[in-house]
Amino acid sequence: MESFLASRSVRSSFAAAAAAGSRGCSPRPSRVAILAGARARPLRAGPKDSILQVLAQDDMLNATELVQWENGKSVNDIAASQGIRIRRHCRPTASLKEIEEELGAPLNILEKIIWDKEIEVAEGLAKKPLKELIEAAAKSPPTRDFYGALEAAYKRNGVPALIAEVKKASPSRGVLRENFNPVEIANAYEKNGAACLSILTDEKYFQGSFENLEKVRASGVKCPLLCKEFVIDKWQIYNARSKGADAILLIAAVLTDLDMKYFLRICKELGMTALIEVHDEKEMDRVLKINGVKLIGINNRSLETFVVDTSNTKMLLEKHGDSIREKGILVVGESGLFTPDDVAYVQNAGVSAVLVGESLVKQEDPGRAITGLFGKELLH
Ligand SMILES: O=C(O)c1ccccc1NCC(=O)[C@H](O)[C@H](O)COP(=O)(O)O
Repeated sequence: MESFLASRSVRSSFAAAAAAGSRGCSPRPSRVAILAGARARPLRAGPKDSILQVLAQDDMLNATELVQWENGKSVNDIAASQGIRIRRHCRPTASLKEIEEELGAPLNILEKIIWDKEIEVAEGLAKKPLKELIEAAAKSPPTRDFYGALEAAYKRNGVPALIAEVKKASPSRGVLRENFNPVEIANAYEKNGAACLSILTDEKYFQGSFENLEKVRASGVKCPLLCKEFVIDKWQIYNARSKGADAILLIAAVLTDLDMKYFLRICKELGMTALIEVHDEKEMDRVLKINGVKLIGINNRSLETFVVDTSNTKMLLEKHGDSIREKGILVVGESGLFTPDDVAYVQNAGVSAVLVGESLVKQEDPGRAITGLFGKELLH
């Protein structure tokens, strides 16, 4: 896997420094090896350069993280020390039986999704090396401004800007729409005032696909597109960009601080917006400490239990609203929004945008459902 904390390239470059793993994934190479490697190369880093250069250049590699590496902590140890409950198996070629012998059964649906994703990404990487995707991403048409589209729509309509989700199914609700045509739905959303679109690309749990993302992009839709994925690896970000995504979801419940910093940096290089999703206070605290975060999504749904509670947005914004406003971060209220009252509730709590799937996609006419959701027509 190529996420920073599980990076094969980092491990192989400093193989001599890597010791045996503790829980799950291998520990880091030693600080001496990292710094030696980082300093051996020129400082101006491009997308193809090592993250060590990028981090060294930006001085983002902090002392605590280095000490953790030095002490030989595994990816799961580091994640757990940041309050992350989702574990990685880091064994993409092992059978589920072998993985479960080591770690037990996945603790919840999110962990199960991530364990499958580790295997899926390794297979993807074997079929399409990172280098190819970096080149494909570089050749893609320029990104559209996801953040700017949300900001403008909020100003224009006086209600939260809509990120309308093209969602066929979900683990919590099963199939939402039998007769599912992603391009028709995307066009209907755009015509009815959606500022941006979210395209689910996970196949196994959401019946989405990258083909859907590509088709929507090629259909003439102008809205910026969010690739709604479970990102654990930079390969996925380049893949999303090469297929036309303008923005990508990063889930704080899954990613360590260093991975979020690393992925944010890659998004910046690619001109993409990162929507960083949090669900609880601990995650919000972590994300607010990261420089360069512009867009935070507060998910009202626990991805571990499926419980949806819109008061989650209110609670988190009551505690963190001041600091969010000071930093100029735009907040997206996600999940469980069905009525104009729901939208008004999260707007009063302080969100400037909403991410909505089920309540639109389940309607006969998903485009017209937008007017029902907001209680008025949205202007383009
Ligand atoms: O929707 C799920 O069941 C789900 C389960 C596990 C991980 C993620 C999940 N959903 C992703 C989302 O958060 C939603 O697709 C998005 O916020 C829209 O929610 P909704 O309007 O409630 O469909």
